[in-house]
Amino acid sequence: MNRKISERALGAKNCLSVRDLHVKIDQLTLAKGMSFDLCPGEVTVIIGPNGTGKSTLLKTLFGDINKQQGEVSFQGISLSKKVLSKWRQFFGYMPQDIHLDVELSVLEVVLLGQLDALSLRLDESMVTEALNALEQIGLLHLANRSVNALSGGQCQMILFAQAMMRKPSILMLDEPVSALDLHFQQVLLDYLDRKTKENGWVSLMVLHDLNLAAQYADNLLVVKDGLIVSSGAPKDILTPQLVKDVYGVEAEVTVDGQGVPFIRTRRSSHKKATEIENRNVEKTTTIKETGVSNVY
Ligand SMILES: Nc1ncnc2c1ncn2[C@@H]1O[C@H](COP(=O)(O)OP(=O)(O)OP(=O)(O)O)[C@@H](O)[C@H]1O
Repeated sequence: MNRKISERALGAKNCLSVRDLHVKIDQLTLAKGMSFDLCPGEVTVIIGPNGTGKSTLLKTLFGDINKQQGEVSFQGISLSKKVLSKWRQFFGYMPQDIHLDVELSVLEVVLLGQLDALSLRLDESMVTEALNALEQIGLLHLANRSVNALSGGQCQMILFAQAMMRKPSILMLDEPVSALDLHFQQVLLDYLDRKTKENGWVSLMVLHDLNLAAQYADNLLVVKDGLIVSSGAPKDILTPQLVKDVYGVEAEVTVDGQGVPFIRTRRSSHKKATEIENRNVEKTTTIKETGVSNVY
């Protein structure tokens, strides 16, 4: 585990703490002793290969999947000792790939983020708050539209607004920008970063785009084969070797003027072409050296 994270977390009682977490689904072991701390006011991004257990980790923290062993706690309160519905009140959680197939308007779906506080009479201030949230992410014009009629990216933004409405202590987003264009990726991630810092949220999200992760993460958790194989600030841990070890991909990493790493992968077709070229050079050399004309 990265020393900076563990040292900072030692004195921080208000963190989301995970110790020696083991998770198994059927015969598949998806966490083999994970330990980390996520602190208020910081955005942590989980990266790692497909099928490696990133979503499972989020579901376990939310209490959707039972851990086999280990301890999950927030502000010193243990998940194991808390009634699940109460535990979940800490969270705003946006799972991966939710399809909104309900006869509700956009405004109603955003208001559902406040389900715990809703009563039969709708509080005017809540409506104003929901409309403000939509305005801040540039989607106020959709407020009265049926969610059934939204595009995939619009749905993703609306569910993000819903998670915000919960005013969570812990915000968990599973691939929140997978359906978003460049503009809305920036809107969502800028908003998330700002609100995390303003409100002292513990924010945790899964991203596949390493450059977005490098730009927006205060800390990265790199997950592979059920283990946190690396963690820390992007500039400290995002190296060509890490990209190769985790994804099996050759990449160049440069750092911009603000210290943000930029990852550029090499096209595998280029790599293959180079390999073929090198092999041809070797063959030609062998032919020349041996005088054999049919060496392949
Ligand atoms: N309910 C389940 N029953 C059986 N296997 C499951 C279940 N949930 C997840 N898995 C398996 O656990 C593994 C990890 O899944 P998970 O969705 O956590 O991976 P991930 O890292 O989030 O993947 P991706 O990046 O592709 O979204 C996968 O092999 C998946 O098939």
